[in-house]
Amino acid sequence: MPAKQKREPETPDEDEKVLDPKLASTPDVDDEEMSQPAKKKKKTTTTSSATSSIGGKGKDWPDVKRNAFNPSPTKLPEKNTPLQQLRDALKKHGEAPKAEGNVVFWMRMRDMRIEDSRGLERASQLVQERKGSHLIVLYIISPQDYLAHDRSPRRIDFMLRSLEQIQSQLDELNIPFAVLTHEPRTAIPKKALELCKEWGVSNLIGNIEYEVDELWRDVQVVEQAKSYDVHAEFLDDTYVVPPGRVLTKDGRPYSVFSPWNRNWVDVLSKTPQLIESSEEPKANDKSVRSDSKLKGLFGTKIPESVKGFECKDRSYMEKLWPAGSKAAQKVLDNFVRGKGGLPILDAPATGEDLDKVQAASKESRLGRYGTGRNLMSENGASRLSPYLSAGLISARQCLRTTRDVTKGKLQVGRDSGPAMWNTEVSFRDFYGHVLAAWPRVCMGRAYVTRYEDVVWEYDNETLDKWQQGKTGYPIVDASMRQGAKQGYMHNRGRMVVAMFLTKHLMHDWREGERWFMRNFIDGDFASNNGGWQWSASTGTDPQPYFRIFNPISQSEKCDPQGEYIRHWLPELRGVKGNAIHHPFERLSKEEFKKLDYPEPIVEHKFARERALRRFKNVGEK
Ligand SMILES: Cc1cc2nc3c(=O)[nH]c(=O)nc-3n(C[C@H](O)[C@H](O)[C@H](O)COP(=O)(O)OP(=O)(O)OC[C@H]3O[C@@H](n4cnc5c(N)ncnc54)[C@H](O)[C@@H]3O)c2cc1C
Repeated sequence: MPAKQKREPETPDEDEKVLDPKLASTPDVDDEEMSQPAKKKKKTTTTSSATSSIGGKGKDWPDVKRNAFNPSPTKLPEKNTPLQQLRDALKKHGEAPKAEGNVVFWMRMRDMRIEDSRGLERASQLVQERKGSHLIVLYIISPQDYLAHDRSPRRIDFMLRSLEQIQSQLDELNIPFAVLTHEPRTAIPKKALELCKEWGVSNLIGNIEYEVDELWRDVQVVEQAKSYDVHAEFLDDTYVVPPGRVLTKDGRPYSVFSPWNRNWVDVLSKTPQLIESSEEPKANDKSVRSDSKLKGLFGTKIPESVKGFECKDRSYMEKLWPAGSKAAQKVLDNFVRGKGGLPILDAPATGEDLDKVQAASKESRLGRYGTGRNLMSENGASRLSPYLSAGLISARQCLRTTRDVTKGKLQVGRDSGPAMWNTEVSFRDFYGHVLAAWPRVCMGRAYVTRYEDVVWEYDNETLDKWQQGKTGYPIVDASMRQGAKQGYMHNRGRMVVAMFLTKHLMHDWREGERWFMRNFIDGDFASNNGGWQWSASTGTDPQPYFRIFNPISQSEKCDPQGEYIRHWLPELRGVKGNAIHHPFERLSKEEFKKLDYPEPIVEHKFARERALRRFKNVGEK
């Protein structure tokens, strides 16, 4: 695909949020269709996230058995979703009997905090109601799950760093923190229940994880609990409004964001307690430290790394993304009260040196969010995603904070910085709802089933160039290099590179989804999958396939001075003016040759036409 030397007219961008009315009104795919077994020719996967069964890379990563938890691997669980199965199992299990005994809170990698956790609050309350009962917090490190779900070493390292902080917080409260590594992952339900038995525990409580494998794991815990004399309980915590609560009038899940968001606001206004905080756990009686069964759980050694997930740039990550809930709170305060319009390119997320201004005022980062969030070199976005993904802070806490600085009213919409930011936070909820309602998206499948047969390119050369940030399109390359270096990418960059991979290079969106998960510190299955399927036009409420970002005009809009590009692409630092956005076209041949920078690997017009053709005539080249 040689790039043409001749200058082609650049296709103007269209507003990426404008919906194609036809697509927006497409009814959700018929339930019948969803319960059919996967078509034979699909190269798809059976558990969370894309896997090495798709083309391209991944051979360096050992494989694990991916359908380990799936009770019927040939069927998509769309009619009776895994979340519904868990809710049914919990219902059958019944209310917690009045019992004595200790209580375990099972913390997972999405709720790593002691503040404002629904499950931890409930566990602590049970202990308070009893005499001589102690609270124990359990954390199981599961390397096989990390492999199956393409967790990045940075995400695992962030988890380990956070565990250390949680341990010292719990220690102050005399709460033992049992951290252990366990394999195989399918034996985790049994292990957790055996530990309960060993520790004299009558109640096991956790917050729900909404990915398919995790839901099925918890179904097993609930089903086996009685035989260990344990009562198991799993609560909604991760999302502000629990998945399944925002439904159409006829009780169906929404697949389009705007009406979903209106209803989400409605649910919140009718049930304001959903946003309120949970109580922090109360301290255990000191006697726990001499309890023969529990004393050994204090001071568990938190491993420095997990085999296969060693983080090579740990010290840089520590600087950029300090772990722990206190750091998360600082990141949030800094966003709400910090001065906006400043460069953020290498600054730590906590940005301690930032001048403070009046919270949510026009000069603040939050107040300027409407414009600042699209300027890639600016501190316009919060950088809270690693903290929200690991649950070091709750989404409720984010919304409460903005509500409190906007006269106690939760603003949503596009009219102010806080309103826009709250709406973005609700996007996180939306993708959680999508995941729970259509678990096929968690099994490597497209939401829009008719796009499963789009013909993708499986070409390692262009995939490598995209991964390395060497496509010859500066905004794509700068974004990819930011992702590689920081384990994080600006939202605009994510959309640009995702659309470039799927539309310009016609690579399967699952390749990109996997690359992000394996490299980013904020990898979150629902948001990542939602973002990729949106960009590839295969998801709920997708970018219609005929709206293809032009990387040059995106670059001019979102990095007008080229500061972001010059920062991430040192080889282009000497390029002046607007040539920075497209040096191959805008510099003379001689000037371009002097740069150590590649020619565009694909020509925009050719790529656009190919993508339109392939999406229009699904199944044809
Ligand atoms: C292809 C693609 C992949 C993505 N992968 C991830 C991912 O793995 N993890 C992740 O947290 N986000 C992901 N996003 C969403 C979004 O890009 C990031 O949440 C955002 O860039 C994080 O920066 P921030 O915290 O400064 O965001 P802010 O703009 O400050 O937003 C605040 C919070 O709102 C939520 N949020 C904002 N935008 C979105 C969105 N579009 N979808 C869902 N939640 C949103 C996030 O929790 C974010 O931290 C992805 C988006 C795309 C297009």
